[in-house]
Amino acid sequence: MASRKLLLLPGDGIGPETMAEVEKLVTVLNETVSAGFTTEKALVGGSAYDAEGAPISDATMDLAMACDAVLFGAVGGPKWDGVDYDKRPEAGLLRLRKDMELFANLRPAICYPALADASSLKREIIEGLDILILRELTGGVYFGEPKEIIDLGNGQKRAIDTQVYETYEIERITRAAFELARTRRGKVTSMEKRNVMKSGLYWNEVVTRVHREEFADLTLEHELADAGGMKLVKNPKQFDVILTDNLFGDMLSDIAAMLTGSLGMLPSASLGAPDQTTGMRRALYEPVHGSAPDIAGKGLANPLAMIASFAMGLRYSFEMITEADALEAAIAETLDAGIRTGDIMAPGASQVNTSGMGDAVAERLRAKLS
Ligand SMILES: NC(=O)c1ccc[n+]([C@@H]2O[C@H](COP(=O)([O-])OP(=O)(O)OC[C@H]3O[C@@H](n4cnc5c(N)ncnc54)[C@H](O)[C@@H]3O)[C@@H](O)[C@H]2O)c1
Ligand SMILES: CC(C)[C@H](C(=O)O)[C@@H](O)C(=O)O
Ligand SMILES: [Mg+2]
Repeated sequence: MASRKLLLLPGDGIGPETMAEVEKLVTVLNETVSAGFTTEKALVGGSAYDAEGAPISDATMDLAMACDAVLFGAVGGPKWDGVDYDKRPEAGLLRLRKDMELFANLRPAICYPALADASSLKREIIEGLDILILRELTGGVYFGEPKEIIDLGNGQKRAIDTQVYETYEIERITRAAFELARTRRGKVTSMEKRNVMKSGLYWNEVVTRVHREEFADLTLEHELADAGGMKLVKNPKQFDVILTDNLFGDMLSDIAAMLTGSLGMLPSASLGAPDQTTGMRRALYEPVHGSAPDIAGKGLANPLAMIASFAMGLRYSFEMITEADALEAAIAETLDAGIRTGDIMAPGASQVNTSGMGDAVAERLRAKLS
């Protein structure tokens, strides 16, 4: 039997609630197809800060480096608003991304047929939507130095963040975008702000060159990121793969979430480069949404983004394609059956809590794999 090591980092707020639903699916996979998953759990974010004094401990980082895939819930919340900047919950997630070198963040936005009326946009705009935002995740303004607030001594301060991209960082994310586009509809739209940012100008230059030299059979388009955001809402189906930097990717993916009906629906995969000898790549799977402090502890969280993130893990880390397809079909069938959490509730549907949604998916997955 295969042995597959998962590190579960539930985190804060609704993170533990949504992770509990994934644990049910791990059990289903072990029982039906002898998947051989073993799980270990550790703290991250505010809960790690409270118990261990840091948003992620070195010991947890070691576990993350040693496992086959990390499943991450969410971190943050008002409880930790006052903690030192370096120890804020979000710093735990950023350390995982940086130290594991997870430069490619895949954020697919799919409109399930049953949810075509859950979006704030008209049905015809989002029906059949299937786009992929590829966000560069280990560079840009998130990590550039200097990053500081300087006291100018005259009652004024200067706050600085630095947007930095080097050639290799743009080249590798561009290659990832075209490789993904090749398995889809063959089009990449790169979004930056070349009209005001040197990094945007250089991003555009490198993407154009990599396309010309290595992927000339595929289509490349460029958009300024602000206009791209507008087009994402106006006519999202014109896109296939959207290639963008760390900050624009963060914003564009939250916008894309509303095309699918709810932030509670958007999964993501964060991938590193394949190891030269084993071919395995470091990977972390997490929903796009945060810890949702406003609904935490009430059983109101939609676990489907976390569950769909696990499905991406089956696909990208474990090559369990049949099982990934089955899990995604189980999600679609659950929605088709009118089972909804509050965020995607519709007239005539039946509302369930977080656990009820997880049970409904687990039951359908078990039926498919048994
Ligand atoms: N990956 C992460 O851990 C991550 C991502 C984004 C934000 N955050 C952190 O989360 C905290 C809260 O941030 P925020 O409020 O801006 O964003 P959020 O994503 O937590 O919530 C935004 C809104 O969407 C709703 N929502 C989010 N996920 C949902 C789900 N699964 N089901 C139903 N409704 C859901 C929330 O109730 C809220 O109204 C902050 O500390 C932020 O830094 C963490
Ligand atoms: C929590 C935060 C650090 C994170 C980000 O800004 O990348 C989140 O918003 C995301 O989209 O994953
Ligand atoms: Mg975000």
